[in-house]
Amino acid sequence: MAGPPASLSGQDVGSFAYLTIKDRIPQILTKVIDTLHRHKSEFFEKHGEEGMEAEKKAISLLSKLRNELQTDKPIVPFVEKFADTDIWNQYLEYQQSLLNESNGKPSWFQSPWLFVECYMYRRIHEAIIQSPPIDDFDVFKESKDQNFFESQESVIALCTHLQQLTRTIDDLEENQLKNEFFKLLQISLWGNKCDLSISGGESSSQKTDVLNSLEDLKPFILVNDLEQLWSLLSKYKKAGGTTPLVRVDIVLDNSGFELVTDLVLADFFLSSKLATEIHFHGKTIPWFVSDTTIRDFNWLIEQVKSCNHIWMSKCGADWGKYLKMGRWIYHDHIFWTLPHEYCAMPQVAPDLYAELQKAHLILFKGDLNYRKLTGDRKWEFTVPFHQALNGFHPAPLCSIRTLKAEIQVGLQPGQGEQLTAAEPSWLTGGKYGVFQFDGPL
Ligand SMILES: O=P(O)(O)OC[C@H]1O[C@](O)(CO)[C@@H](O)[C@@H]1O
Ligand SMILES: [Mn+2]
Repeated sequence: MAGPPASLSGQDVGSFAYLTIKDRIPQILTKVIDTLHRHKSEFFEKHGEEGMEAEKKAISLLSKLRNELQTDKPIVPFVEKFADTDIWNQYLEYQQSLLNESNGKPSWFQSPWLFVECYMYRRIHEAIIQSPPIDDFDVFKESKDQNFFESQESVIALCTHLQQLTRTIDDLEENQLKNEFFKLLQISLWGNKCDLSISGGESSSQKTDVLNSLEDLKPFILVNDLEQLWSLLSKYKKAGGTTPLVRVDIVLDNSGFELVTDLVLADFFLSSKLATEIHFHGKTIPWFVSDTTIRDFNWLIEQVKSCNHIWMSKCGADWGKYLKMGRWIYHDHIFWTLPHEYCAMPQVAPDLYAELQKAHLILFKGDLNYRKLTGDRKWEFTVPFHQALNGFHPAPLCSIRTLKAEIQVGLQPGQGEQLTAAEPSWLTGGKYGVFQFDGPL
């Protein structure tokens, strides 16, 4: 049998991968440098001269990185010792070995896009950890927080909806409950439009009322496996306690508004008794601009809790309690910020794979997770999702993703071609979305 297809790459001039490496990534790097500049006086107040020196050092490392990228230099190994340095450098050697026949060196435009894009964020982190005492500065924190504040009205609407729903949840008929479940899943899907890396780090908050737009957005869901999710979870609920622990894992994506939609969904899982335990998975380092770290997760819950709005603060208080009681559990693992596709998880991170195997359902949020699930490869649009997962089946899983990269599988024959003819940017504009399920029911 033929192996999986080639990786998306900057080699394909004019592709989204190419344009990302050429334009979007340097733009993000420039923004990071600017952010450090703007915090100069803060570093001085906190650390004196040493803080100023550290800022200079980080900026010079980042400027060097931008130059390497823009002149398509070879990818160089990491030097600073960190938890994942050896794995990263081994992966770099592996990429080198793939090129050995042609005697080339992996470079920015010649290597797989997934690899170089992850590498760029890891190099930003290296520049920061090499610059103590500002080595725990999150260069993206400001924009993540801004995204949350700018979405305030939508957050209030969502929290109010959730609180009204949970007050009467036990009286709902099965069909009504299913309807509400589907609504919150769709909100979590469209919440994924708001990532900050696709917009080159520019603000991309939620300003419209998603709750009232769900019907209008339905035609843009290209694969809709929501029924499978319902069958799977309602089966446990109907069995009435024969499966006393029902665990749902959410592999988080972006902080800000998207994280609120995920927490609202996670709250609903518990209140509806469709699940008894929610496990969140976040990033250990700042990643793809807007991804959630433990600091973002705690910060956001604290913000929701201390807000001057009765239903919003009630949500925050409930979420704090879930965490205290262990009904919500937050995990992070270095694997999520490695460049590997997920089918490599059993070898690279067997502990994480074993953890995911305990779930009854795993939700993977966002575009980058989709790229890693499918290996970021040039699959035909009609290839089944199961096949593109390439052996990654820890538990029943579902990708909840708006399309922001030139990859999509599991479509009907002709569907992709029709979309291409009607709307050339359908794969990358974040306008379309999928709920794509894999696993036994
Ligand atoms: O936050 P998400 O949905 O994973 O998206 C991150 C985005 O960054 C990109 O890699 C572009 O830089 C897109 O391919 C991807 O959609
Ligand atoms: Mn993201």
